Amino acid sequence: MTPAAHAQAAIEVLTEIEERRSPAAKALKDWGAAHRFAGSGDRARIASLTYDALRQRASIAWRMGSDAPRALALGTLAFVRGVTADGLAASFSGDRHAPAAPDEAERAAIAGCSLDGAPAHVAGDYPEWLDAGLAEAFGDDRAAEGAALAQRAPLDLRVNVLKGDRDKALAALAHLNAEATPLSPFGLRVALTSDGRGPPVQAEPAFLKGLVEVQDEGSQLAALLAGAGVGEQVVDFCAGAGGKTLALGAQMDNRGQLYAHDSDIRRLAPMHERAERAGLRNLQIRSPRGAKDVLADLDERADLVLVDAPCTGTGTWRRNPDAKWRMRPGALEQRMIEQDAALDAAALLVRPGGRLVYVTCSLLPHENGARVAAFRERRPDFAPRPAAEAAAAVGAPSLAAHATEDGAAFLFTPRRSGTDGFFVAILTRS
Ligand SMILES: C[S@@+](CC[C@H](N)C(=O)[O-])C[C@H]1O[C@@H](n2cnc3c(N)ncnc32)[C@H](O)[C@@H]1O
Repeated sequence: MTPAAHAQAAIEVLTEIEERRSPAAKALKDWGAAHRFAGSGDRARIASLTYDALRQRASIAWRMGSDAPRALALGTLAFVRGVTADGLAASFSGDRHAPAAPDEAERAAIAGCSLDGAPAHVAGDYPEWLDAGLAEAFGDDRAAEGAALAQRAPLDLRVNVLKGDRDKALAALAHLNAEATPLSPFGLRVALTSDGRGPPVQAEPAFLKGLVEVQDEGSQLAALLAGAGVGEQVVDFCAGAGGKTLALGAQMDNRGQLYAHDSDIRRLAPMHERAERAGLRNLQIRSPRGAKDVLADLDERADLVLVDAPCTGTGTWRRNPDAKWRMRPGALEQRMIEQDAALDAAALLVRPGGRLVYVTCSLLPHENGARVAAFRERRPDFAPRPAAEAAAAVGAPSLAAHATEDGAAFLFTPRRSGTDGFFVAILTRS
């Protein structure tokens, strides 16, 4: 397929997303099933163009004066990929699968290309109903924070120190131009292709042998700040597929006991194979078993309990731009209820003097500081550990630069730290 045919396909996929409210992944899959001639490389390019359009949907629509799928696709090529109107006209001619060349109005919009006067939710590419929450978090910087969340995400890896150090991993992945990430001592960043696709790292020997795992640098920092100690009793209460569990296990050097739990057994399933590959030997996976309390024996026994809470995922919009336009206020309210429930249940496991670490990948104060404050009303025996102290305790004092204004937690964002958005609060039980 030609680039013009990719553009036409992206217009068709965006039409499906806009008109039928199909999730982007489903619309792309359906398009592929209906166009069997498209190879995997073509489908990847169409997906990349579609996701680029969704990331900056509001600002592209503003600049183009239209949110029609064709305007979004042309605007993406112009504003995200830097193709000129003449370039588009040349590319779109002579291919029967190509969109029509840009007309006069489209050419003018591409040449004008200004966001002057755009409201924050347009310049920052987020839903208008979230403006108040993001204003509370970032004030006048909310458009800039939103714009950083509307860029492509890098491909980050975590070096598994149970299998080797960062230099060994850098050497193993030199052909991918891997570089050390700036904040995580275990992080590597792999270059993307010009249209935003990453190399197939999961096929690399370094990955297959467990030397590296795919994990955003922000997620690595959240696990690092949890500060799992060698020989400790550690519970990953909302472990999911184990992204942070594996990082905690590496910190513990396979000594002490690590328990992974999640209320959804399906989410835990991939962890068995991932832990095996990582060489993790001190892990017990405590899967839910109906009404039975599978963590009852750990009541008040854990040195550290990590609650990587279910959340709206606003901090991961770079990777999942479809989610930001599909999110509804009811979902935020539901997540807040779940966050309170997870914190209350997890707190029962913390021994006196132990730590409860609350993490979300959201930037909304309702899911972050407000949940910690509400929890402390119910459990006054938990107090926040100052961020500067927590950063120093894990040997990363410079992370104190990412403390929240009150110094009681951390907030990472694509604009401030170049990572996905993460909130981390460390609470100590008296
Ligand atoms: C953000 S995800 C976890 C991601 C995972 N820790 C990682 O790093 O890959 C949140 C998880 O919390 C789980 N969850 C929600 N409520 C829970 C509860 N009350 N108890 C335990 N797990 C819960 C969800 O099933 C979901 O897998």
